[in-house]
Amino acid sequence: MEELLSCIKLILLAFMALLFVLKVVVLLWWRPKKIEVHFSKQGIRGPPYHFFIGNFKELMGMMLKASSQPMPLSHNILPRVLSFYHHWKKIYGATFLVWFGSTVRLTVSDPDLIREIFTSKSEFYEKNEAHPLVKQLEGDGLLSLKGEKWAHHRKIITPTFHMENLKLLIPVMAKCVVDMLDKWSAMSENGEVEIDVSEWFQTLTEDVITRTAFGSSYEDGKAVFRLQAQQMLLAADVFQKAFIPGYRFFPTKRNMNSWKLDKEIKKLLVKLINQRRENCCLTVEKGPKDLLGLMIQASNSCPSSNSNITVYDIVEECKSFFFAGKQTTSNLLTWTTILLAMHPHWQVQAREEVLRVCGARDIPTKDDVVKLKTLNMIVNESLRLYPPTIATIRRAKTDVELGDYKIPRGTELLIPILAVHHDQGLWGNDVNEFNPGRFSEGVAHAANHPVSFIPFGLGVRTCIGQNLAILQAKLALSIILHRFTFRLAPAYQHAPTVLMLLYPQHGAPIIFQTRTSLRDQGL
Ligand code: HEM
Repeated sequence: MEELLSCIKLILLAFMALLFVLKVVVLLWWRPKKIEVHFSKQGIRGPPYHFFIGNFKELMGMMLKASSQPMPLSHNILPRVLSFYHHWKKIYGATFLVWFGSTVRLTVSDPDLIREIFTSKSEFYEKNEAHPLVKQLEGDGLLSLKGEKWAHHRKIITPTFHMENLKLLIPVMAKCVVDMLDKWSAMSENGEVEIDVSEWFQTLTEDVITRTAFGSSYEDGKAVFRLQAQQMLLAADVFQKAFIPGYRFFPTKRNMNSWKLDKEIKKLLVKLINQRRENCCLTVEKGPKDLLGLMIQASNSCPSSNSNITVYDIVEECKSFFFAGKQTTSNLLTWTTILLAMHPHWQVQAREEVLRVCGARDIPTKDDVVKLKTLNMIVNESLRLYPPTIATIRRAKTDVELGDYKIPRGTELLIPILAVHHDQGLWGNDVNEFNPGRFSEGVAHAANHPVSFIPFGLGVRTCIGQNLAILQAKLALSIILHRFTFRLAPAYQHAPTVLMLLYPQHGAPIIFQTRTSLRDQGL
């Protein structure tokens, strides 16, 4: 009897093992091959799928090779930054299949198809599941939420980003910029100083995001974001290494540190929320609306409803804001400063405009900022050539038709924002030149197609923070232009590269000369 039982057990085990192997073969071999056939019948091809790793090896090889090579002072950055796209587009055309492991992605850079995905047929697509490490960082907030919960959060948070509310932040934003520039002036010798702007701008944008998110609880908010910055460093470290599924659950030193940080962040935020709840019962809050205040208000106003906002929701939204708002804006500031240093002619024009609009004021008012049209064009051209977010992804929720293509449910669509912005067919022969003048008639008329400029995405899930980013960039740049002239430092190496966002691989050393010192020298 016992022998019979152990024999049955063995057969069961063998059967389960067989099932497992079958499942693996179906998922990692049969299904990808079926998808390849489905698309090739529609004329869409791509580099062949390899078991389990997909095109990961070739893709990483190309990216690493490109980022290890120097490049000239040119804005033709697509071959370096999105080398795999540039390479395979030449072989397979702009719409091709690429395999990230066993996940298939279809590249879509045709503006008509992009419009379908984000606006006219957006109900058929959803955000894809981010890489687990990215997910850990971006939190369970607006960036990744879906459906009703996303709509509810977006509605609550939106008033923070209304222009009228943001304008109330101008005095504190300007103070942060002035404090930073005072430090630069103090560091200067004979009115000249070399600054790696990429580092300084990060501190600046962190300050502004902290105020937008936490308002009156600024000091405590700062501590929360410090911890989140440490978490980002840990995740960025792993991001550069090979991805092992489930690795984040292993009790490695890195993971344990990350869990500890997570705990501390939650503890701090819960304390902050409780303090704020007590305060708002005692006093009427003044000043601009902030993320924390609005979310606490929403959680107080409907405590029994299903759409109630919990402490967990607030914690996750704070993460989302920090992740989405800080480095994107500092990268925009960094690239725009580099561009103005590379193109002194535009720097002069921008400064003349600032002096004309602001007169004797060295800090623009909210009305001045609106009038800075040349600076606006410069910021747009910077976002076109060096978009901080170089790509975004959507997943088909059902089988869907995209143009003439039949897209099966679950297919991911990769929209290479950088490639759209560098498409000669859309932007003309001077596509790789810095020419802010192309935006003189507004964004809609800058290219051959209105959906050619998408640095903040498109449709309902467009960036909620774009007004803040542009306002902050224009304010900081106008104060810098008022005080300094600047040029690239000899140490500057032009090396745009991507690690989640587009950033200068070897930093951004710039030499700033105070305008007062130039006047003293009679220049
Ligand atoms: C130059 C600066 C910025 C750039 C280039 C940028 C870019 C983007 C892009 C491309 C998207 C859409 C992603 C997609 O459709 O998959 C997005 C969404 C988002 N951004 Fe920004 N962003 C910037 C600044 C900010 C700031 C300052 C904040 C907040 C303080 C912010 C918060 C968000 C959030 C929360 C979302 C998700 C919105 C939603 O899905 O409802 N961003 N951003």
